[in-house]
Amino acid sequence: MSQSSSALQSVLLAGGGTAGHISPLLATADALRRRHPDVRITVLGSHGGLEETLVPERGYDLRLIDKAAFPRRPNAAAVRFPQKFLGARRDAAALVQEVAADAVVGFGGYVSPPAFLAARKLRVPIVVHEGNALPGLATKLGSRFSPYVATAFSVTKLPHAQAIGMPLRREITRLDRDALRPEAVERFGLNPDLPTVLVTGGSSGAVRVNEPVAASAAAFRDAGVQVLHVTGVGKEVEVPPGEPVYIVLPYADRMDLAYAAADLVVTRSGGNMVCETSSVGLPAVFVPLPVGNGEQRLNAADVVNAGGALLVDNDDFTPDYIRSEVIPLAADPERLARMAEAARAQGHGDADERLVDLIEQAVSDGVSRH
Ligand SMILES: CC(=O)N[C@H]1[C@@H](OP(=O)(O)OP(=O)(O)OC[C@H]2O[C@@H](n3ccc(=O)[nH]c3=O)[C@H](O)[C@@H]2O)O[C@H](CO)[C@@H](O)[C@@H]1O
Repeated sequence: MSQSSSALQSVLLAGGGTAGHISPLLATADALRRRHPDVRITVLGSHGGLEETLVPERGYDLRLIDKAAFPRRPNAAAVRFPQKFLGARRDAAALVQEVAADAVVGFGGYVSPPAFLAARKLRVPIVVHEGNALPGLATKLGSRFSPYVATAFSVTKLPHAQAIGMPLRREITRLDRDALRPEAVERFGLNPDLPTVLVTGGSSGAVRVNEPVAASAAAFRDAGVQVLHVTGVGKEVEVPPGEPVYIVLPYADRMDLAYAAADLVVTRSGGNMVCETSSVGLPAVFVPLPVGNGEQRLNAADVVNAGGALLVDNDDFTPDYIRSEVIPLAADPERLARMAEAARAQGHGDADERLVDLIEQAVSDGVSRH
């Protein structure tokens, strides 16, 4: 089967999990919709993931299948896995046929392996995007079936990988921080004349990041630095009132405004946080999540090596570190400006468009290239 890109009529996007896992999928859906206004876009997710709310909110059709998590140790769930996985593959194949998908694009997570296997069986072109420096099982599988493999980071080792960056939402890639700053300062109740540190643990927050920052409130105030602390829902911190302000928010619906207000970001190094701070040209202090396969440390490696960010281990992220490294940096506009420039040079604002290019190429080549 060979089609031209103008014949793109239906695309199935597979992925899900946290907000960070769904974000590149939604940015890709938006870019597909801009270029092909009539294309049918269907998102395949699994029950219990944040896709259940985030995908319909953005106006895309969502289909859910049961999670079939690959067993990492022999237990009762491992015994049930083959049956669950076969069921997921059958459901994914039925959906690929129902929507007559021209391509299946997988972003990782539980739903991508059944979607990749269904597409392979039905001879539908597969496109893979890996948003972490170390690839997960799903994208490793997908890259065995397809030459159309894109990654957010240049260090990622997958067959056929092309580093295109992370598809980011347009509010981020088109963000003019200077223009939006007055609105951001007013919205969060900040002082327009003081440096601002934005603190976030990623989409779910991180207690281990929150606690030492909250414990350093007095040191921030003494240095004339204000803090916009996005803690994660249910992870709010108590900070006594005082000047300069220390704003505590459970969640930022408008990260574009939060970035516009900030001069420095302290955050976990999830794939999106790294790519977003680079894209908007903000220096960062990354505190990688020390679990999983260590991907968060590697996610930050390029921008840290380029001089756009600092990296500190979870165990070393203490009030002492904040007093000796973070606060002096936040109060040093020249150093922040140099780091901001180095960070911006690492950003890829067009990854959404480049992934759509790759989807078009896969559809136009057909499965004969697989
Ligand atoms: C614990 C966990 O599983 N972490 C993973 C998860 O992180 P997580 O879901 O935290 O995702 P990221 O750190 O990559 O990105 C966070 C996303 O949430 C947005 N945001 C954040 C806070 C807020 O208040 N409002 C808001 O909108 C940010 O703009 C960004 O788009 O997915 C990442 C991308 O695959 C992985 O690298 C992380 O290892």
